[in-house]
Amino acid sequence: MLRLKDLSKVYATGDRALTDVSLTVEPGQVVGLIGPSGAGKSTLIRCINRLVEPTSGQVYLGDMDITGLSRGGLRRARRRIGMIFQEYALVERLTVMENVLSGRLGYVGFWRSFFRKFPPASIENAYRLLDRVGLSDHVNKRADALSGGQRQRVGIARALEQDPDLLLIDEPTASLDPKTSRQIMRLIVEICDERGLPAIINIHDVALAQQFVRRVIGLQSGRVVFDGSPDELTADVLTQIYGEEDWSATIRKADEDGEDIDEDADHPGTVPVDRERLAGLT
Ligand SMILES: Nc1ncnc2c1ncn2[C@@H]1O[C@H](COP(=O)(O)OP(=O)(O)OP(=O)(O)O)[C@@H](O)[C@H]1O
Repeated sequence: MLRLKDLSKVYATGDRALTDVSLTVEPGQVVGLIGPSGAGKSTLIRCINRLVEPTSGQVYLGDMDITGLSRGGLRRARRRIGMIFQEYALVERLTVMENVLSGRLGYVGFWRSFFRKFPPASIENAYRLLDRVGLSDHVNKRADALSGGQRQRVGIARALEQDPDLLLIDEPTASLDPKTSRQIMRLIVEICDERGLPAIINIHDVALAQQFVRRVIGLQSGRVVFDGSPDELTADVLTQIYGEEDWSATIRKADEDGEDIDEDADHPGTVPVDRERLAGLT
């Protein structure tokens, strides 16, 4: 379980990015973090593993206070926090398998990692994960020979190879087409459900978030202004988060992408979008 208590961040420039953010993410729960550009979404995600140092407040992962850890303790804690990125952050010249195994680098000693000698159990686990994300046939391909969707699947498998207690996911579908985006979101939600993994996904695409996650948190100027189910994202709430103009554009996009929404409706990890309600809001 992840718990944030009164988390605030003021950058050295004086920019206040987060103000008193408190929230809890339960095991297996995937939270869609939405909000306009500059709302503080990336800052929030990066404060959790202290890539950005919070100015005040606490981050607890289970019983561990991440904000109170020394440098060594933080390095160990970060092993248990998987990150998935918009641009995948793969090593292009390495194979799919090598990229997945790089998720173990925080665990193996220097020489083992230098020679990329991984324990057999890690390799077996990587095969299992590649099978789970649908890449069994691509194990020995170089990362630069993969499509965007396949690269993101490698990114997911690499994060899982860390055996994480938490996933932090930054715009995982921003570089993908709508159909691939849905496949990736579905995969993430299913995997978190299977493994009881809490996750926060920074996501610009509100319709996509509504379709796949059961809880949405809306940030506005560094404050949580909405925390609820996708069904509760009314016109007023969306306007409060985004302002009229940005919000309208988001809803139109949802309608354009709506064609095969129904094919996902029966899927256990998905939340069907109420298309009538969305249409009524434009
Ligand atoms: N390194 C930094 N130094 C100073 N100010 C920063 C820094 N990073 C972010 N900010 C400021 O903090 C605020 C929140 O930015 P942040 O990138 O977290 O928002 P965001 O919601 O992720 O935006 P986007 O959706 O565009 O990525 C903004 O006002 C931004 O200008």
